[in-house]
Amino acid sequence: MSEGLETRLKGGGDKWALFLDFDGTLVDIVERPSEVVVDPELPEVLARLQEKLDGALAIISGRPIAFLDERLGSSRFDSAGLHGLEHRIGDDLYLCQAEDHPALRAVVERLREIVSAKPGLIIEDKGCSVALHWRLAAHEKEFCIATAHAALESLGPDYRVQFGKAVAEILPSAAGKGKVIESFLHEPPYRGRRPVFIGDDLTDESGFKAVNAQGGISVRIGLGDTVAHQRLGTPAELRHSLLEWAAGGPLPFERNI
Ligand SMILES: O=P(O)(O)OC[C@H]1O[C@H](O[C@H]2O[C@H](CO)[C@@H](O)[C@H](O)[C@H]2O)[C@H](O)[C@@H](O)[C@@H]1O
Repeated sequence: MSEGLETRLKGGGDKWALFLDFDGTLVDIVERPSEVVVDPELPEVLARLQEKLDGALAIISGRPIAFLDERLGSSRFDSAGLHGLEHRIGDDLYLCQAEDHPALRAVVERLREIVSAKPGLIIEDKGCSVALHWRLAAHEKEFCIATAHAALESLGPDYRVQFGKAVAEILPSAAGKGKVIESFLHEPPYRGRRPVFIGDDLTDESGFKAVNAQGGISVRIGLGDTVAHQRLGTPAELRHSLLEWAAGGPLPFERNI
């Protein structure tokens, strides 16, 4: 048994830290990144859970923190954005600066030119990373994968490609959800709590590994190979479970770890 797990099982084991992915987990997947819709009840449910967990609730997303704030309203939840390149715990905010990534900026411009001749492909420029989406042009999947790998060659080892749902994203190699969840767990109010991480995608797998190693609970939404220990069918099911938990119900996930 790991030291972390042993400590948590001996004391304070019922204190949870909740980490939630955004796209495909809290909100349904839609055709275009800009069209994502937040259920009107969700921010209030998250705020109630945040209170119940003494503040230990964070959104762990590939989106920029500014986007999460805009969609989730004024609550300003603790967050990790851009797969962990940005973070905010309380008033402690670190944002990634696009101007620190000049080589990537050049790649974004090249990708825009390439994609302008390919209807249906979408470039999502997130400043310190760029995503190439093919959800509206599934036949271009192989082209997008090859294009992302070619772009990576010009950037070198400081960057990597992260695949997701109908998307290839080029981002700094240092980014990773597992690492950022581990770093949150060293800080109050997360320190000493057992982590729960809920996600749906390849980018969430490192987060599942991190919470598994801490004796936490990992939940994957939907199908697909995963190291998560539990599954839920859809974001709507998750929202319902979170609503019940916030309303005073028990932890909605099995504790069979
Ligand atoms: O870490 P997440 O919060 O899950 O974000 C992962 C990526 O999600 C978004 O793309 C995905 O959702 C889009 C909207 O439903 C969908 O159109 C796209 O096909 C999916 O890949 C987002 O656009 C990316 O920036 C995030 O990295």
